[in-house]
Amino acid sequence: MNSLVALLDATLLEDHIDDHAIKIWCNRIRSLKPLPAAICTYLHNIETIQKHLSDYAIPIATVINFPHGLYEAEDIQSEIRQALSLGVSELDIVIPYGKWLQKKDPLMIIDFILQCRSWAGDKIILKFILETGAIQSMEDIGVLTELLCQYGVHFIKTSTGKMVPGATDMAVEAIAAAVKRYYDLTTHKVGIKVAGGVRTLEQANHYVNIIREQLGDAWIEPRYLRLGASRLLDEIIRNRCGG
Ligand SMILES: O=C[C@H](O)COP(=O)(O)O
Repeated sequence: MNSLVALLDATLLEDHIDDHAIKIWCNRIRSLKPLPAAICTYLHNIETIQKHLSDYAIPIATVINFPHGLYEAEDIQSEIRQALSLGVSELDIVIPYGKWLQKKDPLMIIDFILQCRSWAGDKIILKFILETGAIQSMEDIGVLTELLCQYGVHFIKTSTGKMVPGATDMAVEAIAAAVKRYYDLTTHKVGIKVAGGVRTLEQANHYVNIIREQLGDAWIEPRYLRLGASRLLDEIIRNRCGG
């Protein structure tokens, strides 16, 4: 189970949560050994979390263009600028998947990636969220994954967790297959973040096994595999306490 915690992007994306609840959540994070790979939360929670976890060197990720991928460029640029000013280490950016589904224009996605990379700079980890529950077709997921790989993203992330379905076997297999094709062509490894509806250790291990089968043990580490989950933490703590 410790290996799962090391892959965890512990997620706090509840829409209404007060500082006291955030403090309690942070205490639960502090109890984990090892610590999770990162914390993923909204911009407006970051300073509170930094206050309660100031003595812990846990990378903080925030969500951008979230959850619907509909923001205008200036709003996305403003969110990224704010994240950088807060010292965020990772950005989970929703691609404009609705716009892509209308015309399936690769140039629009390429332009979006390059714009986000220019605003974020090269010191921050970029994860791009496909929202596979909306994209649905295995072929389209593969096309988008290969585009993102070609334009220098660090992780491909399945879902926002705000749509049903979130992560699915089909989506994870399609992403992993495209990442493998890119690796075979370039020897460059791109990370995968499985998120959305991952509630149990069994589900988490199942997705890790899919990645391991498709890409090998070299991917089973936080630099190349993350599990984004908001309620897996409960299961981890319950199992650790023998609950
Ligand atoms: O990683 C981000 C997702 O929101 C996590 O989804 P979840 O809340 O279904 O665990």
